[in-house]
Amino acid sequence: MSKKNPLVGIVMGSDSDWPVMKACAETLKQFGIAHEAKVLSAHRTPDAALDYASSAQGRGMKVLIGAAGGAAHLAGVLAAKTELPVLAVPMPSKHLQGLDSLLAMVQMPGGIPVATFAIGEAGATNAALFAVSMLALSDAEMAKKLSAFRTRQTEKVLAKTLPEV
Ligand SMILES: Nc1c(C(=O)O)ncn1[C@@H]1O[C@H](COP(=O)(O)O)[C@@H](O)[C@H]1O
Repeated sequence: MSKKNPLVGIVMGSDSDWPVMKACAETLKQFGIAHEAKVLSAHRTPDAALDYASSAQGRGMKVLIGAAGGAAHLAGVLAAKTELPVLAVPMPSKHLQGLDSLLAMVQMPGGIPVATFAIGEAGATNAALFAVSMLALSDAEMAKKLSAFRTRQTEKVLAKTLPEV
């Protein structure tokens, strides 16, 4: 059986980002969304990063998710070369705990937007859930899966109990 063409491309600046970005791929998998994950860097592999972004729409992709740490230019550079929505996930960094990544991603110049999420795993998961929401706009099955996920989440939280003091 041939693999479905990816609808979502997860691109990260280094394989050292994968332990965090795994949560993004796992969430997309949970919703049955065809996706691919790649290491590409605006700094270390600029030509390949630009080619990836400029060919993504032609390959049938709907959303790109860019993750990077430190001087986190990757998502912005992808956005410069595609009209697809680009979601940005700031990676926790060694010296500044990801604040550098967050600021590098969120302060895009007017005209080339990226949607920036929280630093780390929560951001990785939420970027995937946001991609699910976008796909659900034109996919009734996906919308049902998203509703079911929200219901399960609500039930889990409401079932929580705290220890007596
Ligand atoms: N910020 C970027 C870009 C980019 O923005 O294109 N490429 C790599 N990096 C980041 O450098 C950090 C350290 O990378 P290494 O662990 O490979 O030294 C990673 O978090 C990566 O995303």
